[in-house]
Amino acid sequence: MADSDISMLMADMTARARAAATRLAAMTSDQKSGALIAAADAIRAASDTIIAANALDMEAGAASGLSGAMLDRLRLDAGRVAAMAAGVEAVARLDDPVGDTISRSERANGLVLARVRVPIGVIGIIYESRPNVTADAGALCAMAGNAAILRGGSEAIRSNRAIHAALAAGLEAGGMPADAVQLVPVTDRAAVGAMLTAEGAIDMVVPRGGKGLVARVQAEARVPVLAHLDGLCHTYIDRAADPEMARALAVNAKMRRTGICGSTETLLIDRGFADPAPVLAALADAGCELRGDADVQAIEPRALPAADADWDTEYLDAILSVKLVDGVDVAMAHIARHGSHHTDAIITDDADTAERFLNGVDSAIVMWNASTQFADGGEFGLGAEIGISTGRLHARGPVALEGLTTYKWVVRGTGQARP
Ligand SMILES: NC(=O)C1=CN([C@@H]2O[C@H](COP(=O)(O)OP(=O)(O)OC[C@H]3O[C@@H](n4cnc5c(N)ncnc54)[C@H](OP(=O)(O)O)[C@@H]3O)[C@@H](O)[C@H]2O)C=CC1
Ligand SMILES: N[C@@H](CCC(=O)OP(=O)(O)O)C(=O)O
Repeated sequence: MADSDISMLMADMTARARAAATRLAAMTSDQKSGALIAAADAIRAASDTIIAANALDMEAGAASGLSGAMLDRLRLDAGRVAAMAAGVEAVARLDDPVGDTISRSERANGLVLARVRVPIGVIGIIYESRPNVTADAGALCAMAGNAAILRGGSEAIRSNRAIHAALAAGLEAGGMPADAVQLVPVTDRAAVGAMLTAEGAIDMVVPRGGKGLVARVQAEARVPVLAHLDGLCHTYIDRAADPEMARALAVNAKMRRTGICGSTETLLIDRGFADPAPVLAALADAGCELRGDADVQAIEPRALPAADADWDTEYLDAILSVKLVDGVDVAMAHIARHGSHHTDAIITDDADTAERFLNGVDSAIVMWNASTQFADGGEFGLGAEIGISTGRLHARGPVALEGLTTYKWVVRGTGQARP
């Protein structure tokens, strides 16, 4: 599509989204829930169509050489479509934050001040080729009273179109504006540029992806951004770690699902930790390629030499860089230099060291004696997630309904004039 046509398409979509957002903001919680339940039914009813569209994406993905992990992320079957519909229903059952009073105070002059949650407005989401995000993100935005413009990964375009068609039809049948959730129907990356620069037309953009997307966002974004970027996550095994816990968590943090953003990419091991060999052996036995320096190779002979670039690499695969460090402060300095502010964990039985790490590491999620793979809205009890916010504003970590709202001050007086 020509860039001028993309501009016109995006201008039309954003105008329709704004109109929908105005109507959504006035809907009650029950009305929004009802529409989402209708959307879940519509997704279930369209299961065969969605799976057929996905088969075409899978065929094209395999032909273009997508990795096994990428194909697994793209793949839908009856179970996954059913899970997607159930996810939309789960969002419908969440408590609606819109209208909640965050704080209330009364001034000496009698003015009563309240901060009340409101929708953000029009939210643009750019995400990877994972089709279930179309349903999750659309449902979360709508339940929080926002209109969504979704731009999924190009490899998933046919699946996304099919899911979106069902979702939008279901929402409309359930009484929500059809434009509450729109999908960018083309794969041209110019649409991403148009979203990033749509000041006034889009209120917030969520970029969910890796380095290529980061670079573009940094260069072009003029719309407020809630970054959901790469997960270069660390697990640090402290000298006071329980050896069995260290082994089990290191394997889980890397190998449970290697392709997700919460997977550990670098293992830091305190030189004072007595038992590193079983940890590294367990990882290698589980099929993980280890990369480390000579010290690491001396402990685990299957480890390959690490290059400088390894400390800055998000593998999203069964590969782990491993470094020996002199204590928690050096570990924290390494994370500050090489991490991506996503999720970092310490394994230790020493509560003081743990607190030092939890306070000192500046990431959206910091963990003590837990696997970084728990970085997930569902696992945090939020029902679903847009993703993991790695930015600093205004929500960090798993973003769900509350992260998709802002607030306004409501001031109630009895005729006060300012002296
Ligand atoms: N923090 C979080 O919540 C999450 C983070 N991630 C991160 O995403 C990455 C993995 O996904 P991956 O498939 O590599 O994601 P990509 O960054 O390649 O793709 C994500 C989206 O961004 C688009 N995109 C990428 N580069 C550009 C560009 N230069 N201009 C315009 N659009 C662009 C893609 O479009 P196109 O299809 O055209 O390439 C796609 O829609 C990992 O780094 C992972 O950590 C993943 C999920 C959640
Ligand atoms: N937070 C989700 C994973 C999100 C994610 O990383 O997605 P992807 O990069 O598409 O595999 C989970 O833990 O299942």
